[in-house]
Amino acid sequence: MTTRDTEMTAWLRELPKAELHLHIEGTLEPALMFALAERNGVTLPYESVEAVRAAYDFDDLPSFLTLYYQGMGVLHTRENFFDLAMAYFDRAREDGVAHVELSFDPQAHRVRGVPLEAPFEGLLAACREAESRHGISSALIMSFLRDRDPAEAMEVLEQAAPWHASIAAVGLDSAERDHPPGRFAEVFARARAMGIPGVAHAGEEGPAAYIREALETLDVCRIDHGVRCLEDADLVATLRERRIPLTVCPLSNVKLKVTPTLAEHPLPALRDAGLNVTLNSDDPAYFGGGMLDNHVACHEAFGWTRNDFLAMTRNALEAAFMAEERRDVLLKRLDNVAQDV
Ligand SMILES: Nc1ncnc2[nH]cnc12
Ligand SMILES: [Zn+2]
Repeated sequence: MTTRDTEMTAWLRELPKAELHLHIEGTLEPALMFALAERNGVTLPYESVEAVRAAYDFDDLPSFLTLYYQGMGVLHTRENFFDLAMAYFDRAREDGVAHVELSFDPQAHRVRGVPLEAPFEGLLAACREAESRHGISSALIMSFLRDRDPAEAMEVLEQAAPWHASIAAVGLDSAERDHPPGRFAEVFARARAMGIPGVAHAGEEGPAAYIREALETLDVCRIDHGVRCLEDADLVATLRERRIPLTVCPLSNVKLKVTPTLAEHPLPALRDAGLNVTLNSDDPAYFGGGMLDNHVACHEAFGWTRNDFLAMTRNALEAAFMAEERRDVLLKRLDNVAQDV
């Protein structure tokens, strides 16, 4: 790494970044996985932290999801969710993250007999602690699993009534191929009627048509990933005209073989097409890097300058579910950083 690159890393750390696409269960580091397994009497199919890391060699999204759902099996209590989120917030603070939107998958816990109260109360307590300990603001996105029955998602939405005021948005994730978003139209409409907006993973492994379908049938305000939109010029025009934010996750896309290498990632093409791109980490414990690593990797792969990162950070702050006063504060911080460029 050259001196200039080290300087760039330090500068990227100072950027008041907003992480809009983060699965909190995907921040579970192997060491904490082992500690929680012991605490909860869960047997893991690994001998050591090194063995866990060695298993993180994925062929595609489904092969990752198998380990992701297995790993989160150590999470049982609200304290476990609190510990998980605080460990993430401590790392996010080191990366200079100012605002985080945490997605979580209540169905994946409910099927294991973990009540909704555990993730909701544990994560909300961690969000409050992150604000007071680190000055990091946050929001909660309750995601539905697209490879399960939409009726179950509807049931979870209704059961989450005690926490509706604490949910910034509902999301849609898990295995994308052959699981079109339209099946969840009623669930998203019900959430919208309660004043809860929607976001959805689309165009990660699935076709561009799923992105259009998510916009048209779920009326989502952001697309998670969306990288395959480039296969449909009309869709690109729609995304550009509506300034729909794409929460892109570069290191995730390489790890899950959405793209062979970062150098071949469509990120530069997405930006050249005038799209509203933001940078995010997705599942940092599994994909080898948090927000700062993703930014540094993009600097190295694409030669992006400070102005490029300022523009994408602005996109994220403008797309975030945050109070307007908080947005004003962070945009002002961004302007201060920009003045020195
Ligand atoms: N990258 C990803 N795509 C779809 N579902 C997920 N759940 C956690 N990470 C995911
Ligand atoms: Zn994701």
